[in-house]
Amino acid sequence: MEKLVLAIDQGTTSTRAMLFDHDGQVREVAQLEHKQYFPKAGWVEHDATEIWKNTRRVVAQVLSSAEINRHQLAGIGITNQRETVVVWEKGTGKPIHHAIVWQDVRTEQICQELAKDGGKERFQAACGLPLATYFSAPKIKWILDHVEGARERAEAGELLAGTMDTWVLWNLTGGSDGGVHATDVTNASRTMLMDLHTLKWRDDLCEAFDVPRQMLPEIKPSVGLFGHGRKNGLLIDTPITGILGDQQAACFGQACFTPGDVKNTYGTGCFMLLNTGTKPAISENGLLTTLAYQIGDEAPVYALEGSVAVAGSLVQWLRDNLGIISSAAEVEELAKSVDDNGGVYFVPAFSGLFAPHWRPDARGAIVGLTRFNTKAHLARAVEEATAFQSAEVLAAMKQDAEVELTCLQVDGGMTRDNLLMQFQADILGMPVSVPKVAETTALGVAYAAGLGADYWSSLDEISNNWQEGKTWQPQMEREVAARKMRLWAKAVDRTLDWVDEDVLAEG
Ligand SMILES: Nc1ncnc2c1ncn2[C@@H]1O[C@H](COP(=O)(O)OP(=O)(O)O)[C@@H](O)[C@H]1O
Ligand SMILES: O=P(O)(O)OC[C@H](O)CO
Repeated sequence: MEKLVLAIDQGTTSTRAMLFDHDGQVREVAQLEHKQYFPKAGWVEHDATEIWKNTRRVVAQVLSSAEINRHQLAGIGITNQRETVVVWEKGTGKPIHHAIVWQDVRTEQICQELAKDGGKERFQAACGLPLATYFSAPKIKWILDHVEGARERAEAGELLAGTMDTWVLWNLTGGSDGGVHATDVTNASRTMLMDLHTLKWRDDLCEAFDVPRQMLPEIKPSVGLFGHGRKNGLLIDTPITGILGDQQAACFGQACFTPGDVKNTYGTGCFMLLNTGTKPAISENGLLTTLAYQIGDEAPVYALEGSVAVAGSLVQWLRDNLGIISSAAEVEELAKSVDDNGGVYFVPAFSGLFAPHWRPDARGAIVGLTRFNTKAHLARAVEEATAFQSAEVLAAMKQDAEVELTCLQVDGGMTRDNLLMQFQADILGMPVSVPKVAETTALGVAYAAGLGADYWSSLDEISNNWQEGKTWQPQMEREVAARKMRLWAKAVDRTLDWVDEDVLAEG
């Protein structure tokens, strides 16, 4: 009987279940979107209960479409949108608040208060991250501060907290009937609460963020046994043997196992990771230090990361908020209808600016407009924004570390966009290459789970599965690319210092 690996990919906009075979080929996919809640400007929430329901449905759907049952699963991997947090009742499994999503900026004041004593780099040596609304700890603090009685209940051990991997794992393994409350090192490294070196929760960080230690999950290596499917569930007794945050999973799926390997994923946001080996490197250029993976009790592998908050979500914004296009794929057609951006630059600082700037006071701006411009120029500026932001991150990476790249490995939903990928190659002056299986996030965690279940025996075996798909060669003259980057930098400058007391007073 042929065995397969099941990957559950709990992303920002949807939850997917995918089955992979031993060659790393996709056998079946099922996907469901969940609702995005925007209760106030800058706030983004998900209903964790809806997400768990969707998870169950996509798993059932994928097994039924493939006509297999749990006995054919070698193992299960979970990958997830990172940083997003949910706090729930241990006894009932009910969340006490909507999950607060990584893009949400409501914790700006919490971060500013904490930064008064030592600046936003205050905790960076301990946890690898600057103080920013992006990460989980300020979000947990916000929930405990704002939901009545929550802090007392958390201290009494009645509430559990977790990122989405933890939420899915706990439910998958039994929920209030003894679900496993655990996470992996990559997800824990996004909370601001884990020590970068010991890979344990730090009491001083928990105290700084007022997060009771007892509500946090156990931190485990990314590859290894986390638990088994719940009794009375579809996946009864099936081992969950791998967990990775989604960007780390993409890195694993791209077989970035050697120090110096880099990948860039173009999804809702854009995330570039550089494998830096078994020692954490601290950035001086606005990059995050994060865990890339840990296999069993082997030494952990670290990465430097450049996180860009808004990439594909800007395309969605054109579609949903402006109605200029009716599907994401249409952005390319519209952008192609003009030769260039007509002088328009669009800096999508919707959640402030992440890497390499880390400017929460920035807000989005479209600059360079004249009466000549049309919606096609806007579409082009939307496409180009993602490429410019990725180029800034790569430049920061090159300043921080010896990166000898001859080609950028890419993946994610936006890599379907030829115009964007060509422009990316042009701006970087470097080929850009997508693998044959572009679903590297799900594939990566399938590999992790498969390693944990002895389905694959080594990283070499996984690397051998990697196959090049399509490559875009740079065509733009270098001085043209440099000029465009200078104009982009000028546009970024225009977005800074926007959020002040007046803006806050307007709500
Ligand atoms: N053909 C396309 N051209 C441009 N953007 C696209 C295209 N298809 C999808 N996208 C964008 O890519 C994102 C989805 O990519 P995906 O990797 O599935 O993201 P995530 O895992 O973050 O949900 C969406 O934000 C969408 O707007
Ligand atoms: O779900 P994605 O693909 O948008 O990824 C979100 C990131 O993990 C946020 O850090």
